[in-house]
Amino acid sequence: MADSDLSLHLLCVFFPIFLLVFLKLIVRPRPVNIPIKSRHVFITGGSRGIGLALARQAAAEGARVTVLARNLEKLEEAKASIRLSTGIDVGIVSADVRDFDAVKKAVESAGPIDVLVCNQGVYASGEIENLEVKEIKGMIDVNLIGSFNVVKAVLPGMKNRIDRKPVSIAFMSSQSGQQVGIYGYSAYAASKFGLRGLAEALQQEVIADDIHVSLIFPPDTDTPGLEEENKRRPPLTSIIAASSPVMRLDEVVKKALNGIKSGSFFVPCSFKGLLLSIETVGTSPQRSYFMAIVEVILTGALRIVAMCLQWSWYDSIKKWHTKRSSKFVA
Ligand SMILES: NC(=O)C1=CN([C@@H]2O[C@H](COP(=O)(O)OP(=O)(O)OC[C@H]3O[C@@H](n4cnc5c(N)ncnc54)[C@H](OP(=O)(O)O)[C@@H]3O)[C@@H](O)[C@H]2O)C=CC1
Ligand SMILES: CCCCCCCCCCCCCCCC(=O)[C@@H](N)CO
Repeated sequence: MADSDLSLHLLCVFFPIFLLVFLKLIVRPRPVNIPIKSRHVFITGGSRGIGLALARQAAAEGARVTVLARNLEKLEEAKASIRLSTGIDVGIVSADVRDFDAVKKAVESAGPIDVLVCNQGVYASGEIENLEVKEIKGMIDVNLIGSFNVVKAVLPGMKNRIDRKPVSIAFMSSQSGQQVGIYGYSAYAASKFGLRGLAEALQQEVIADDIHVSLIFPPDTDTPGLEEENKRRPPLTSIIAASSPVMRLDEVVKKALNGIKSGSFFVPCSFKGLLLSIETVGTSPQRSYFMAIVEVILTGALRIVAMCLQWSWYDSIKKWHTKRSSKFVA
């Protein structure tokens, strides 16, 4: 065999091994497992939808659960429904996440927290000119500033916790928060993009306290909130969002809770969500060296897939406007 062939063969054999060993050495933070059995799981927005389903599943897995929302009656109903399905009593606290003092009081009344899920969220889709300023402000205030309020209220207790087991802070983002700008989701995506910046900075600030951060990215999920949103959603938003099929609530909850327990920073909920997570990974933390290899190898090719998606989305927009005979420049 010629020398050049031999060196090519050696490269093909040893490069992947070198890459695997190198990535195993450099992935940070290190992998971690977050136990939830007999630990306190605090879920905001837990009176319905994803939050309620998450609370039910965590309770069924032996966690002590507290749910926070504004409407006390809905919270009581949520408590009753969890007791009916699991026989377990969860704690309920009423507060508006936009009110830091109310959140602080609610967190103090709930006691030390081991797993925080900032799940609350409001969303109104529509072209910017059709969104009210108060709706835009509301999404930023509830989804982003509200999460800052909850984290600020919970963090001191987490840092001074007695049992030094690993704890978690998770944010319920969205696929539209994964650097995917979508027609009609300008304000909503801005609020969810903000969660990524918060989560990445927070992870560096709290890793020394064995606190681990997760960002959960569901696609459209079958909840009362989605039902409400669909009543006014622009058709183009539905066309583009349909690139990632609607998921069942229980599937999203299973992926979300497993992601939190495994300390994953990105928690995609579907295969397309996994592809999106790889394509948009940027400089986000990756604890799994296997996923790090996948990211290194696939990101380039997935960029082509993303550009094909963009092509199809702009083609849909063009067709939509052409049908309405307005001028269109792509
Ligand atoms: N459903 C979907 O298609 C998707 C949802 N998501 C995200 O998942 C999360 C949950 O969504 P979903 O279950 O559909 O939402 P729902 O509208 O079904 O429930 C929202 C929950 O948040 C609470 N909430 C709303 N505003 C506030 C506030 N200001 N302070 C405290 N609690 C509040 C609500 O209770 P109350 O009104 O009583 O306060 C309720 O418990 C959101 O962050 C959403 O962005 C992400 C991707 C897809
Ligand atoms: C490179 C590979 C890409 C793979 C496909 C990516 C498709 C992206 C579609 C984004 C869908 C956004 C749904 C938002 C759901 C939501 O948050 C609302 N229901 C409000 O809660």
